[in-house]
Amino acid sequence: MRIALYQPDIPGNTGAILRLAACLGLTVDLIEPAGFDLSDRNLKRAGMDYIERAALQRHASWEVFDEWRRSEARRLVLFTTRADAAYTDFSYGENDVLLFGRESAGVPDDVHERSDARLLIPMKAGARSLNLAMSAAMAAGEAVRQTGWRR
Ligand SMILES: C[S@@+](CC[C@H](N)C(=O)[O-])C[C@H]1O[C@@H](n2cnc3c(N)ncnc32)[C@H](O)[C@@H]1O
Repeated sequence: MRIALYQPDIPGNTGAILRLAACLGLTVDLIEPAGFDLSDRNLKRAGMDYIERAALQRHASWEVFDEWRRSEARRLVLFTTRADAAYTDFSYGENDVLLFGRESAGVPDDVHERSDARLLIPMKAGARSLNLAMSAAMAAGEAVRQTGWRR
């Protein structure tokens, strides 16, 4: 199970997700370009020493990432406010990559279409979206609950 971030903008969110992944035993795929450098102090502040413990794989572009995950036969599960299917109704697998869009714009249409599944974290009517790190925590929590906690 992996968490992929599509061109994230806000270093504090990526730091919090690296900490989450280190605690849950997940790998993070960072799809570049990101809107910050990995040495950013806000990323380090949010991720703390967990950043050194986190398994991080960087991909130079969406195309490079998508080719890699296809070569590994990994299912791509996109979290998006443009989906209808609730994330709690989905059956997760060990090989899945949970993909999250950038804070400012989500993912482009072609990434949306090339994903194997598109899932929504249901919200109250009128709410636009959750914070990226919050949505990653909710999604990873459900996926790990189904596939088993790693201790
Ligand atoms: C701040 S949101 C992006 C908002 C962006 N303006 C948009 O329209 O997609 C950042 C990412 O968090 C995830 N996300 C946030 N709320 C979500 C929800 N309710 N259901 C599924 N994913 C969500 C998605 O991956 C989204 O691309």
